[in-house]
Amino acid sequence: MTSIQLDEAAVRVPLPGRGEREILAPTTLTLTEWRVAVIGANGSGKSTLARLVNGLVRPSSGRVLVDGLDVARDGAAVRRKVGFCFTDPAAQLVMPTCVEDVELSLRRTVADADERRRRAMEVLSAHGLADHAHDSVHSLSGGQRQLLALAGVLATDPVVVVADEPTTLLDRANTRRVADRLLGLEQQLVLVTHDLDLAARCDRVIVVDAARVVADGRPDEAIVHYTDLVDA
Ligand SMILES: Nc1ncnc2c1ncn2[C@@H]1O[C@H](COP(=O)(O)OP(=O)(O)OP(=O)(O)O)[C@@H](O)[C@H]1O
Repeated sequence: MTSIQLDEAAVRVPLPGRGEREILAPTTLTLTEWRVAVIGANGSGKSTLARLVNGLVRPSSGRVLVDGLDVARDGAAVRRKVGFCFTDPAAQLVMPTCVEDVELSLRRTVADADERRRRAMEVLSAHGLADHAHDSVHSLSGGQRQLLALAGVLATDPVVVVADEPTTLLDRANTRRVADRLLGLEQQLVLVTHDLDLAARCDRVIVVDAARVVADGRPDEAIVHYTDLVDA
């Protein structure tokens, strides 16, 4: 597995006229597990933590390293290694048709247009979306759209996939499809989720509360910590 290292990484944002607010306290973690879940209340700092891993958010202090690459210094190289899947697939599906969207993901790695089309069709087939290749992305169901977004991310061959609440907008059946796909990936997964059943299927669970990691370890123990926190 890849090594994701946070070394006293903290994120602060300016508060107009009132100094700064810490949205992630200095955090030190080494993630080498296959599937790591990040859970916690709304606004606790989960997305901030996840976004640090691919450089969407820069640490205000401290460092974030992916396989030894510093996210602040080697951002482009890190983003080639770390794919990011958003809650709302609309944030990343920008082309008119499904096949064109996957081709867009491949534009940097596959120069030849015919080869790019062939590879994009392969990717769609692997995700059960070949029949929709020439359909508008808007004609897909929510679950299919999320799978297409994930297909686009995987087409770039990342070694880590960070998924930020990828099942939040989905019904039960689609949640299961997308979750099975994500949890079955060979890549290392960092999964931000409110779904404790999904967290329980991961190898390690990190609980974030009020901008701090407050529990970290085996899923059963960390989830109990979180539910105790909510019930307190
Ligand atoms: N760029 C920013 N500027 C100001 N505040 C921010 C910024 N990004 C995040 N925040 C604030 O930091 C806090 C943590 O945000 P974050 O998105 O990490 O929470 P979260 O745990 O992922 O929440 P949710 O479960 O609701 O998605 C929130 O209060 C949010 O409003």
